[in-house]
Amino acid sequence: MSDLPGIVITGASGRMGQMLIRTVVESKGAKLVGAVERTGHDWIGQDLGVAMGGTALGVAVTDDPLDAFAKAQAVIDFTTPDATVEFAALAAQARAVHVIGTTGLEETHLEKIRLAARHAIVVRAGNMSLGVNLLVQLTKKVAAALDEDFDIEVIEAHHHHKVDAPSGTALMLGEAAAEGRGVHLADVSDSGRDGITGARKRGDIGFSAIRGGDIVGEHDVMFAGQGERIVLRHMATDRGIFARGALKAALWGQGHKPGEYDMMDVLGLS
Ligand SMILES: NC(=O)C1=CN([C@@H]2O[C@H](COP(=O)(O)OP(=O)(O)OC[C@H]3O[C@@H](n4cnc5c(N)ncnc54)[C@H](OP(=O)(O)O)[C@@H]3O)[C@@H](O)[C@H]2O)C=CC1
Ligand SMILES: O=C(O)C1=N[C@H](C(=O)O)C[C@H](O)C1
Repeated sequence: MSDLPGIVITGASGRMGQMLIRTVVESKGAKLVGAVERTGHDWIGQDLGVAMGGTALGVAVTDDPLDAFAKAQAVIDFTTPDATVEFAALAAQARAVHVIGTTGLEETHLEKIRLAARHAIVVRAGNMSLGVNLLVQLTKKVAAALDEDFDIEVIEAHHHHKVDAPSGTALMLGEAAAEGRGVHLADVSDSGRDGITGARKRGDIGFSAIRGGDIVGEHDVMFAGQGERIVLRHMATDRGIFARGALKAALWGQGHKPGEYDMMDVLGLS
């Protein structure tokens, strides 16, 4: 038991944080050794299990990430872009695998994560589920098979708490479609339609975001042609799929060389 890889969960009180804690605690292949929340959070200093409304887990919630990471083999991080950048530097210092599920990362954040990955194993994906990573591959194949007579639209739906759009998954799907077509997403992305937009530009890849209720995460990739449409769809109904993927990534990362990896590497889909 004590030889199992030790995992720290950041953003412990969050929707994904709590799901990750349950997943690690129930796992036979890893042990929970730390839980991090931001300074000032009312869980700090409490036993994690008690804070979650259950029985004690013997792990106190801390706001000292470096101290927690130093005792761990992996850090699983589904928080915010700024927090993730801070954790990337600290995980690299502690030589712990950093699994990043956080979305909404901009180029400035990605640059700092790249720097950390010179010294540490970083596994990052906008979606850690097997189903979505398969959908990414399918999207690339279908986009490569069809020409610009088929308009590509990525439509995503999420719960009303979500703060970023398009979702990380939608961007993965858009990148896959662009790659399949042999173009750069940045050159063809259309994500802000409102008002008199003019007609759709041939070759664009469009994004639409729905926010409502408790939708876990739904993604369609539509290829709309004349007289026919192909729609590839993934529907998440349980956050456990992301948590299980993240734990798999944390275990996969043990023993790999420093660098940036994604779920395609972990799942052997690349
Ligand atoms: N890649 C994937 O498969 C998936 C990715 N996600 C992504 O994961 C992220 C989190 O989602 P979700 O769990 O729904 O969001 P939540 O807002 O529920 O959770 C985020 C948690 O991070 C905490 N946090 C923020 N800043 C810090 C900090 N500096 N130190 C420690 N903790 C901090 C927040 O605390 P507080 O609320 O007190 O600020 C909160 O508890 C999002 O970017 C989301 O898109 C989600 C699902 C799947
Ligand atoms: O915020 C969420 O909830 C989710 N975020 C990820 C994303 O941005 O794609 C993954 C999943 O769809 C849930």
